[in-house]
Amino acid sequence: MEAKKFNVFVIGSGIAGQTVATSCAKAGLKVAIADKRAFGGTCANRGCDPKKVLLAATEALQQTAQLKGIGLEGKMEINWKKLQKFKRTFTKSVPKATEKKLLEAGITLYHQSPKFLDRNTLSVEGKMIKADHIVIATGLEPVNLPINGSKHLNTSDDFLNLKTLPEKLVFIGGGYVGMEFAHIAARAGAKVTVIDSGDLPLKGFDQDLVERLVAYSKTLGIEFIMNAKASTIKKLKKNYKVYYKQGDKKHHLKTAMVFNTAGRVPALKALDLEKGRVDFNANGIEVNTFLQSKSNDLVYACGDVADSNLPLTPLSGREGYVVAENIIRNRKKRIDVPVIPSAVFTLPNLASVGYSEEEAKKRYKNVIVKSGDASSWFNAKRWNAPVYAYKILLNERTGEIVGAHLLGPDAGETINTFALAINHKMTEDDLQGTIFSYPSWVYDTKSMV
Ligand SMILES: Cc1cc2nc3c(=O)[nH]c(=O)nc-3n(C[C@H](O)[C@H](O)[C@H](O)COP(=O)(O)OP(=O)(O)OC[C@H]3O[C@@H](n4cnc5c(N)ncnc54)[C@H](O)[C@@H]3O)c2cc1C
Ligand SMILES: NC(=O)c1ccc[n+]([C@@H]2O[C@H](COP(=O)([O-])OP(=O)(O)OC[C@H]3O[C@@H](n4cnc5c(N)ncnc54)[C@H](O)[C@@H]3O)[C@@H](O)[C@H]2O)c1
Repeated sequence: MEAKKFNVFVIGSGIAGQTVATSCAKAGLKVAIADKRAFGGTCANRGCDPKKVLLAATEALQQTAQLKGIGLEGKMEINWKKLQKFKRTFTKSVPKATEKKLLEAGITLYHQSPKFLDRNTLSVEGKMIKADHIVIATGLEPVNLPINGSKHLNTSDDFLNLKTLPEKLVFIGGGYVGMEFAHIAARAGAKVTVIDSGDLPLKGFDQDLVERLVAYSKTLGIEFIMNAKASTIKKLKKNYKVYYKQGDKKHHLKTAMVFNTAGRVPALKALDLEKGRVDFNANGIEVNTFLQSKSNDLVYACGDVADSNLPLTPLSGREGYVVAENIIRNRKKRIDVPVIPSAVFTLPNLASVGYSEEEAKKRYKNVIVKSGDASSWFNAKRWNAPVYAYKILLNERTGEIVGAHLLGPDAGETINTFALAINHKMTEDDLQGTIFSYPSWVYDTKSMV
């Protein structure tokens, strides 16, 4: 069989893959892209964007509840069916619109998982393909939870597409996905349980703030079963029984649905990477600072599937751009990542940028920790917001802000001010010297430092 030839073959049509494909096509290269699912990737189809649409209704509900009796009257509730219909107005058009954009850029599309045959040869849709460069941008997929009855587990995709919200749900794993969904489901009226193997959920975040978030989440009716691992899921007539182990003790609970939110792993299984001599580890494809495979220099990897950075949308886009630059301009651009803000969109948001307290204390001789409860500050009071707290870390020698951790309304927005401050090595004085609009959440950053 004669091979079809491309300059660049991209696997995966999320933000990373699309960025590489369109940039290379614009530069005049012959490009193809393959996806085994609907085009457009996780964020737009079944991740950040649909989640935030569902979240908007719960945000409005939360604010209404906070002001009830002090200026607002009446009852508001979530109509899950209508909310899902609204969400679909965002997601439905994504695959077609993505394909149209790629086709208009002159890119050839494939709708199957390719497999490596050798270092730069793939097979897809029964064709053999040779490419000067192959780019792997396949993202992450839910981890396989090796428990009895795992076939009864649902994924984040299933949650985001629930036609009706069951009365009771269990999330196995209290990370980003488990916690965000727990908050959405609890506010929409479900009884939620989070089972997690750690002492606290949201491991990477400031644990003092996580403790406050957990305490508040309990007031929403969310139950936390910590230091526990699910072992078996049994189907009953209508419901499911989830058996879990906490220490030496076995327990069980009854629920209508169980979700696997125990983490996501690189989507690599289908690619036959060994034949392509592409090395990988548990965090993804092993890449150098050019995002080139360490073991096969014809291959690049970017986005969540590369072992380079945190799996977040803005980074995936940045990495796609770097890979395109390296293909177009022959390996000139190293990945250079500024500090990365990240937010858990629970209500209140938990957001973080820069060093944790522990990391800062390891890195600098003297660290000033400014932390406190801000629920009595004007902004929180005017919304009657129940939780507002912060922890800001400063390098005492230079006065530079080196870490910021926020828990409160709109913390996912406010954290960006700290990202800017840390990236530009701003000090406490620099922040105090900046004029921000008043009254605003960002104005509060002055009081925090
Ligand atoms: C529920 C949820 C909520 C999230 N919320 C946020 C958020 O609020 N903010 C944020 O920054 N990030 C969030 N993320 C993470 C974000 O979605 C990812 O970081 C981002 O989508 C990664 O982009 P990517 O292009 O690397 O991969 P993806 O968007 O995952 O795209 C990879 C593509 O590759 C395809 N693919 C996989 N295997 C193959 C194969 N063998 N052959 C062909 N195609 C294949 C997939 O179908 C997919 O379309 C969320 C993730 C989830 C699951
Ligand atoms: N707002 C956002 O930016 C956002 C939202 C969703 C996802 N994401 C991205 O997606 C990635 C994956 O998120 P995630 O929530 O799926 O994973 P995660 O790694 O954040 O959390 C997984 C949780 O599951 C627990 N766990 C693991 N195995 C378990 C077991 N056997 N039993 C019980 N608990 C177990 C862990 O202790 C952890 O708390 C994140 O790292 C993030 O980068 C980002």
